[in-house]
Amino acid sequence: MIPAALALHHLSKHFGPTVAVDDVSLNVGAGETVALLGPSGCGKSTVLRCVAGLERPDAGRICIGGRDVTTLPPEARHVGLVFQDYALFPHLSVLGNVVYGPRMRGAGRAEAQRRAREALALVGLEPLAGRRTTELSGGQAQRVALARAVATGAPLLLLDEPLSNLDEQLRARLRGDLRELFARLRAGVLLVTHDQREALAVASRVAVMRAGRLVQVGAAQEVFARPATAWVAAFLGHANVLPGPDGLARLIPEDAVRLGVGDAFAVTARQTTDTGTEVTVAHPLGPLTLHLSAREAEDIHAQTLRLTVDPARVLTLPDDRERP
Ligand SMILES: Nc1ncnc2c1ncn2[C@@H]1O[C@H](COP(=O)(O)OP(=O)(O)OP(=O)(O)O)[C@@H](O)[C@H]1O
Repeated sequence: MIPAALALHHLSKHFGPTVAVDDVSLNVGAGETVALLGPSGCGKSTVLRCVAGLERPDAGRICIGGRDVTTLPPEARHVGLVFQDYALFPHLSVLGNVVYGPRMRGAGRAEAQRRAREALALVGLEPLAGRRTTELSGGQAQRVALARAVATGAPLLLLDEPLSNLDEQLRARLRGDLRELFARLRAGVLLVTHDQREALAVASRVAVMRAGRLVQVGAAQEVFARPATAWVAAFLGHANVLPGPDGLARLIPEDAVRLGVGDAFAVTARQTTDTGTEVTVAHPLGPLTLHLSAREAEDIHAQTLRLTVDPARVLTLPDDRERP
């Protein structure tokens, strides 16, 4: 059996009174991409830094490619790292930057060159091999950093918010590129992000983290379709997570709402957005926020909108959100 690219067993880490990571266990399979997803300050980067060996955990074990690395220094762990700022060397060419990865791992000059060219081809940057990294666009620099990590041949790649310095258009494009690239790698990938769309677009599994703990781990689409709690649902961007009695909440996915049939409800708020119109409708389940296309918005008559909610699609979830 191929060992997991990464296995975390009961990892914990505190800084003074702050519990940054609290009993986290997680596996990343060889060839699998897992997104560690959570709001700012929940402990994602600390997990990554512990895996990279930049932080020493208080408790727990870290295995990379089946080898216990918990007490090893960073350079002995064999992970490929891509951080937010890419940390490329400005005085070296694109190729020089990528060659540096395998050279650091002890590869000979010729072997390092071969692996670097292979990695550059993989990210589609071979034509720019001779260019200086100061002459690259943000997206190109990001791909060089990835190629450098890939060229090390590490069984595990760690990416910390790899798209966060790029503009929204470029991010959207690169999400698709990253997914394709990762699918071609044998390495496992652990991707840290606070961006739900990035996690859903790039990763096959997501691990949702809140205040140091993993609160849900599962297939990306599954976690989105069936969040375990109201907090997870709201964090993943579901607009309608309505508080109910007995500490429960109702999640009404937008596609559970059918427009143009059923009773008419009062539209209490209406706002134009870049994709259409956002409305709030007074519904017996609670105020429903809906995103309407221009065409759908034409169905608003006398400030009312006809709609039905498919009861079979409504999920009842424990409401673990903080009360305002
Ligand atoms: N070196 C440190 N010293 C003290 N506290 C720290 C240190 N590093 C992190 N923390 C604290 O640990 C908690 C988790 O931080 P961490 O950077 O892991 O979160 P994160 O989820 O990666 O956040 P972000 O998305 O903003 O980068 C935070 O409360 C943070 O303030």
